[in-house]
Amino acid sequence: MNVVEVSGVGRDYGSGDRVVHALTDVSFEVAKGELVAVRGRSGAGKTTLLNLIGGLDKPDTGTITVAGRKVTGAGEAELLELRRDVIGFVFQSFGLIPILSAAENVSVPMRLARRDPAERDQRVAVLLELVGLGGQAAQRPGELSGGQQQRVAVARALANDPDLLIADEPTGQLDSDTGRAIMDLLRAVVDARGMTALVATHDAALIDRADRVLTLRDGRLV
Ligand SMILES: Nc1ncnc2c1ncn2[C@@H]1O[C@H](COP(=O)(O)OP(=O)(O)OP(=O)(O)O)[C@@H](O)[C@H]1O
Repeated sequence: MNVVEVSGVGRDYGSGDRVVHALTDVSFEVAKGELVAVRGRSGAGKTTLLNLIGGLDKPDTGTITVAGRKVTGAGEAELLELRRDVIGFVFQSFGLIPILSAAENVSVPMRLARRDPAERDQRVAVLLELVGLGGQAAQRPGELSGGQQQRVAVARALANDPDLLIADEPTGQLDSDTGRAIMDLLRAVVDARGMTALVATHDAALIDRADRVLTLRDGRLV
């Protein structure tokens, strides 16, 4: 079963002589349980591609489905639900809420999904344990290292048990050892839970741990 299907996707920014073809005729599939790296130079279109798949942006051409749901053509309410329940996001800059504890950050997607509070708290504890932060539940992002913050972000991305994990340069702000540990975590999550992941990166260690590598050059798959 394919968790991601991308067919003939194109995305331009700007118009006229200023047009930038960020993506041109991109097609590929990702099977359930695969960890796929998306590689390419700065400006090759990695972020654009992940944003389109995650329903954060709309393509000019082509179709995208995630876990059998059409992302292209989906309305705002459907996209909200997709981003909340079907896809988990991890960003380079962590994106945690500074005034919330690690546990509260992880609980946010479950609150949005109106999960039962007792079940939610139990799941937060399980997830923090999973990412190796069982002892840091009460700490705020500012009291955690970069690697620990990214672990919180991974736990948050897993909160609603998504079908697809999308990570855009998840190790970009981390030193190489810490980055490797985060990648090992992503690999373990994919292996243990049959999760599917799409990870944009320039990081060789990350690419080594992928099942497959897609390379973008000037907005095209090569
Ligand atoms: N909002 C925007 N408006 C105009 N051009 C944009 C916009 N976002 C991206 N671009 C252009 O689209 C192209 C692809 O950008 P994108 O951010 O997807 O690349 P990337 O591979 O993720 O790069 P990086 O590794 O630096 O994050 C680049 O030429 C970029 O300048």
